[in-house]
Amino acid sequence: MAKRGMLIVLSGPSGVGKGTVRKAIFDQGGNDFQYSISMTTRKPRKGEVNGVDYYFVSKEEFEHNIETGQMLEYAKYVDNYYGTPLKYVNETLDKGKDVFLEIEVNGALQVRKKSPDGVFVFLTPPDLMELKQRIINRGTEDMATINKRMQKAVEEIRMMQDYDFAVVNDKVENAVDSIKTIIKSERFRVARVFPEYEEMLGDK
Ligand SMILES: Nc1nc2c(ncn2[C@@H]2O[C@H](COP(=O)(O)OP(=O)(O)O)[C@@H](O)[C@H]2O)c(=O)[nH]1
Ligand SMILES: Nc1ncnc2c1ncn2[C@@H]1O[C@H](COP(=O)(O)OP(=O)(O)O)[C@@H](O)[C@H]1O
Repeated sequence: MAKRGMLIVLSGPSGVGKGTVRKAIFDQGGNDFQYSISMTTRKPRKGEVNGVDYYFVSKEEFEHNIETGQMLEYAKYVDNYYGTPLKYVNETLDKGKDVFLEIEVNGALQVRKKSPDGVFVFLTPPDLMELKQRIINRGTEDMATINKRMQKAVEEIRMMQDYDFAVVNDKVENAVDSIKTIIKSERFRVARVFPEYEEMLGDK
């Protein structure tokens, strides 16, 4: 049986560039990890596609998924539920493939408890003014929501120390390179991919 895959968890405040960096990593190709599409009760933004960006569901459907044990983790974030469907993650890890989650900090803590072997990366802005400017420039939220997200950002940045790695998203290419390097290195550490290591250490 293939070795179980590794979980890669990316968190960071709203507007820091998680989606942009994640898409750039996947667009470059050549990654042997898969993106886990989250479920949310948030309304789709212009251009977002159901089943690509998120599974957009009602509050009732989300709560049904929680009650029937179908979520790996979930959290409420500024008035909406967000969570990771368990089935896809388990099936992909069982095939020996790594899985990439882009989730907020409370969900990441739940995953950490269940899968301490995962690699936890926090994407941080160069500074808070730049963060606010990025959310404003994106133009997807009204000012009241932006302010709530900025408050959340302060709580989230406080939790950065619970992560294994912090990456500053100054330039997208730099953040992409750093995250890819971290994944490569962690995969090596966890899997000990040299055959002679396996022989020496046994299958533990
Ligand atoms: N716990 C958890 N958080 C998620 C999940 N999917 C997305 N999020 C987080 O929910 C927050 C809000 O996401 P979204 O409304 O798309 O805003 P954005 O991050 O500003 O693009 C972000 O911190 C996401 O990383 C998930 O499956 N579980
Ligand atoms: N390194 C960067 N420098 C400048 N702008 C960025 C950078 N990364 C992302 N952005 C922009 O900031 C906004 C928020 O990015 P997004 O990927 O939607 O963030 P998140 O998914 O973390 O909420 C978008 O308009 C995006 O184009």
